Order: sequence, then structure tokens, then C-alpha cells
Amino acid sequence: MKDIKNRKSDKPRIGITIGDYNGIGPEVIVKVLQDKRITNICTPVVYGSGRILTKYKRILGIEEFTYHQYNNNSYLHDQKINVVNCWTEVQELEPGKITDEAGKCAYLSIARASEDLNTNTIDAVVTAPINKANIQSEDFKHAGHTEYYQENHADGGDTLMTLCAGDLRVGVVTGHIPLKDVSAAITKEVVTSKLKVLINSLKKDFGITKPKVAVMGLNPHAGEDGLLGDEEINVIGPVVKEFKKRGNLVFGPFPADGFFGTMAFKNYDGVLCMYHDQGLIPFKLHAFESGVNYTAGLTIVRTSPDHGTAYNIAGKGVADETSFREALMQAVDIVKVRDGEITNMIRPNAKQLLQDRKDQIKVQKTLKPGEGEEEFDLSELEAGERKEAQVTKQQKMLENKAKNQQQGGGRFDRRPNQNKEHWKPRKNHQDRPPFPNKSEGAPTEEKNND
Ligand SMILES: NC(=O)C1=CN([C@@H]2O[C@H](COP(=O)(O)OP(=O)(O)OC[C@H]3O[C@@H](n4cnc5c(N)ncnc54)[C@H](O)[C@@H]3O)[C@@H](O)[C@H]2O)C=CC1
Ligand SMILES: NCC(=O)COP(=O)(O)O
Repeated sequence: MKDIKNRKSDKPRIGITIGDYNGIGPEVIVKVLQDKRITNICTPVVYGSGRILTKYKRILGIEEFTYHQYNNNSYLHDQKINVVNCWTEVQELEPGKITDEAGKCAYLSIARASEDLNTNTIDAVVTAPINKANIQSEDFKHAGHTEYYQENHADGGDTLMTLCAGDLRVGVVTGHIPLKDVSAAITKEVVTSKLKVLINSLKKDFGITKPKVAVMGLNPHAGEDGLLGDEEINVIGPVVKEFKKRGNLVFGPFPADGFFGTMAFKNYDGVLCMYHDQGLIPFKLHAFESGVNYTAGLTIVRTSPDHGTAYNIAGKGVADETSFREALMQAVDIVKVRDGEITNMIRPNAKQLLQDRKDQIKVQKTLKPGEGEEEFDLSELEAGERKEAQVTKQQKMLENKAKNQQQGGGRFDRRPNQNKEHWKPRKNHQDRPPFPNKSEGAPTEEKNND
């Protein structure tokens, strides 16, 4: 971890940018941070506004969530949730509306977190979703976060938008550009550079010593031997060959439809797609609920949930926070893998564990003092019962799958990953509880100044 002045713990400090406050960003932030155990795994530092978070607390009817607000961050508290106020004006919340003010504030939040990344005040950043249009200004002229971080935190190197869920990691050679420009952007230099970023990140950030990577073609049927396009023959194929020659486990180019349709990605540590929707559509079909967007290649660690502002549901309290929680967990994991503190990342579904904990608390309330105490030993839940939680999770998934098939499906019900083999831990994965022992401390005190 970075050498942070005044750090009073060995937990990573994770910055969280608030995104567009009229989208679902603040809601998923509050929903995730309200779990007190979060401060056992990291020190969250939200860049935004305490007032906005308090308003969302009220909308959501959440009482428990407490945090410390600062106008500057010289006294970040390593046992509490910190909120750094990035603007002083009182902003009107208009959930679901695209406003210039929300765009400006989204930028202020990102800029402040960037300063803190540069001064080593935080170890990583998790970005809540922005609206790519209203954030545009003299200060922010980027198609999205990925491009902003590439310009500001890559030390001149290349980066790769990479969507991650469990062992599935999908990078895209071309990101936020019009489809009509994709073919011209697929050059040997660009594909080579992106493939290098993917392989290096799989090693450095995910702890995979010898990563196996699949590369997709650009055209239907990977060009069908030149009949349907020649990028595979002239560009992608030769790059794959070159990497193989140098001893890398790189394969392809594969026709993307069949590759994803047959879940051939189970056999690879990473997949390189040629354009945004080629990778993101199958990825989101597979793991929209829990997917994480990771910018590989940066000098710092930046993750985000895989969804956008979701204006259509903003302020209604129905946003699913799983993806944001996973983004936070993945940022912690990557900081630790980069540090050599853990060798690889595998943990049970975080939401399941939190649900287990909530269920336990419900049971606890019905018990007499002293009764059933051992049931609330977190370390037992986290370490000893993890396998059981996995089994229960699999059973639940099977039941849900059967139910969904009968009912004709719902929003997150078509994920084919539910019983996939590759979700089983690999041998070299470090079995690590997601939440350390509660004795490390959790916030008890509220100090909201508004
Ligand atoms: N990293 C970022 O900052 C990203 C920003 N965006 C931006 O977000 C805006 C909206 O983009 P869309 O394409 O509409 O994608 P979106 O992800 O915001 O919404 C797509 C659909 O998924 C639903 N949805 C999304 N997240 C959900 C959640 N957590 N729980 C329940 N339902 C959820 C929405 O209600 C909507 O029906 C755009 O301005 C886009 O540029 C989009 C993706 C990433
Ligand atoms: N759909 C992915 C996406 O839009 C990522 O945006 P950003 O993280 O670059 O802002």
C-alpha cells in the first residue's frame, strides 16, 4: 500500500466519487456503506457532499448510516466512513433529471479524488456513474472515466476498459468511439498494445502467473477466411501469432458469437474484444448484476460498477447495489494483490454473506440475552461457513433458475453463470474471508454537520 501519512491502519483507503447525484450513484453508495463491516475491510472516502448523502439516506429510510464530513481531508479517520465535501453550494436533488449542476459536481468529485490519488492520500478509487454528456466542460473533455484516467493516471502508458465478474475478464480494444470508426482503429499497433495491457494486468492485478487469453475477430465469423472482412488476416491473426511466438498463451481470432454463445470463455483468464458492444453485451447478459468495470494499465487502481446512471429508477430506492459493492471489493483486492499481500482473489458472493448476516441479526433479536451467541461470531461465518454459504448460494441459484424458467424470466435471471465450473476456486486462489474480524472496529459515532 502507499505510504500514507497519518494512516492508522493497514486497510486500504478507497476513494469513492459520487458520480451524477441525480442518478443512482449516491443510492448504491449509501446502500453499500451502511454495512458497518465495510470499515473492517477498507477506509471509504466519499468525494461529494454530505448533504446529498443525507438526502438519499432519508429517501431510502436508512437510519444506521453514519459518516464524518470534512471540507479538507487532512484528518481522514481510518475507522469511519469519511465524506469530503467537494462543493459548498446547496444543490437541489432532482433524481432522474439531467442537470448542468450535477455534471459540474460530478467533475469536482473526480478532480478532488484525483488530487488525493496524486498525493497518496488514498490507495484506489471507485467511481459511481456519470452522465457522459452533462459532465463535459472546459475541464472535462473526455468520453468517459476511462479516457480521463488514461490521460491523468497512466503515466503516458496505454489502458484497457476491462469488465470483470469472477473469472471472466473482458477487455475492449476500442471503447467509446462510433461504430463506423472501429475498423480503422483496429491496427497491429493498437491490438498489440491492448493485448499487452491485458496480459500485464492479469499478472499484476489478478495474480495469474501465466494468463491464457482469447482474442475475438472483428467481422462476422471472424471474417470467414477473408470473405467477410480481412482484419483477421491482416491485423488480428498476425498479432496473435506474434504473441504466441514470444511464449504467451494467446489464441484466436475467434468468431465472437459462438465463443460467447458456448461459454468458451470459461477456458480463458481474459478475453480481448474488438469493440465496446462486442464485449459488453455478452458480459452484461452474463453478469450485469455483479459486474465490475476495471481500467487496466493505470498507475493507480480504478474500478466502477458496470452500470450507468439509470435515471429511470433514480430516487426510487430500487437500485441494486451489488455491482457497486463488487467494485469496492475488487479495488481492495487489486490493491492487495499489487502489494503482494494476497496472491489471487476469490471470495464468496458478498451479497450472500451480507444477507446471511442480516438474517442472523433478525434471529438474534428474537433470542434471550446470552442465547445462541456463537451464531454471531463473524469469523466463524466468514471462514468456517463459507463453503456452506457457497452451497446454499448454489442451491438458491438452482431454485431461482428453475423458478425463473417457469415464470418466463426477470431482470437478472438469464445469467448463464449460475452453475458454471469456473466459479469454483482455482487451486492457487488464496482463500480469504471478505471481512476481517469485527474487533478491528466500526464507526459508532455520527458527526454529520448538516
Ligand atoms: N461508468 C460510468 O460512469 C457509466 C456511465 N454510463 C452513463 O449512464 C447513462 C445511462 O446509461 P444507460 O445506457 O441507460 O445504462 P444504465 O446502466 O444506466 O441503465 C440500463 C438499464 O439498466 C437498469 N439498471 C442499471 N443499473 C441498475 C441497478 N444498479 N439496479 C437496477 N437496475 C439497473 C436501468 O434502470 C436501465 O433500465 C448514460 O449517460 C451513460 O453514458 C453508462 C455506463 C457506465
Ligand atoms: N459501458 C462502459 C462505460 O461506459 C464505461 O464508462 P467509463 O467507466 O469510461 O466512464
